[in-house]
Amino acid sequence: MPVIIVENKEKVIEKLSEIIEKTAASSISKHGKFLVGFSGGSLAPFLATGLPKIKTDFSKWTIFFCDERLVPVNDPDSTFGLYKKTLIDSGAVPLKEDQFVQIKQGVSAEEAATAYENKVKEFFPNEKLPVFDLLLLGMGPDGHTCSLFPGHKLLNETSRWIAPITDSPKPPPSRVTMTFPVVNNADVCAIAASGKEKADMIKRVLVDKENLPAARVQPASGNVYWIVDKDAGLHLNK
Ligand SMILES: O=C1O[C@H](COP(=O)(O)O)[C@@H](O)[C@H](O)[C@H]1O
Repeated sequence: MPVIIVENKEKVIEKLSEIIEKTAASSISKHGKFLVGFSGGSLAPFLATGLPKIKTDFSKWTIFFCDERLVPVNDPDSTFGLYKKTLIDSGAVPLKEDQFVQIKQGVSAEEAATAYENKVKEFFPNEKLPVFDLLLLGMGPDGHTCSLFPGHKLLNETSRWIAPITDSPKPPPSRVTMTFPVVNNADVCAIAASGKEKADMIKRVLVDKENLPAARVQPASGNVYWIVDKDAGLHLNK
């Protein structure tokens, strides 16, 4: 599992952008499209800074959400809302709203998850599991990734691609999330983390190998890249 330690947050963004550029190019040359999953949280500003600098054919991109909070798009907690503002409305990259596979809002978490799963299935007809080209993941200070939280029963979900959650320990409580079978069927996963508040958890995941959600990101036949800055990687051997 490649762990890339760089000087600071700016270099995390550069490295992450390089991986995105390379993976997009190989996916587009392999099957003419790039099917990528975005997370929210600290990843959103990384992408707002990094994506405008990469060389790619954005018209070939379809963007999914690794997880999404069930709040209106104009709510500051909406992950799509963040990307809409920083990438689309700002004109930072030539991406259009309909290139984002959006999550239905104003319905129950169950209904939103089912509707989202059905949309994902349209891109992967007849597949037992989807194979995303790249999933861009984050890791919360408690070791969660997507909306898969430590100790939560969703960690053991094996039949659904997308699951609802109504008791997220991190607000807002209602969300939808990709499940581990989907995450671990991706071609490439990348987890970017910056800042000393992540250092202890990075150690627990990468050194102590505790069975935390972020440690379970292990694509069966793909790669997972960890990109961390010196502060987040404080306890890693250089
Ligand atoms: O709630 C969430 O948190 C994780 C981690 O966020 P971060 O700000 O600590 O990087 C994020 O990956 C996920 O998409 C989001 O819904």
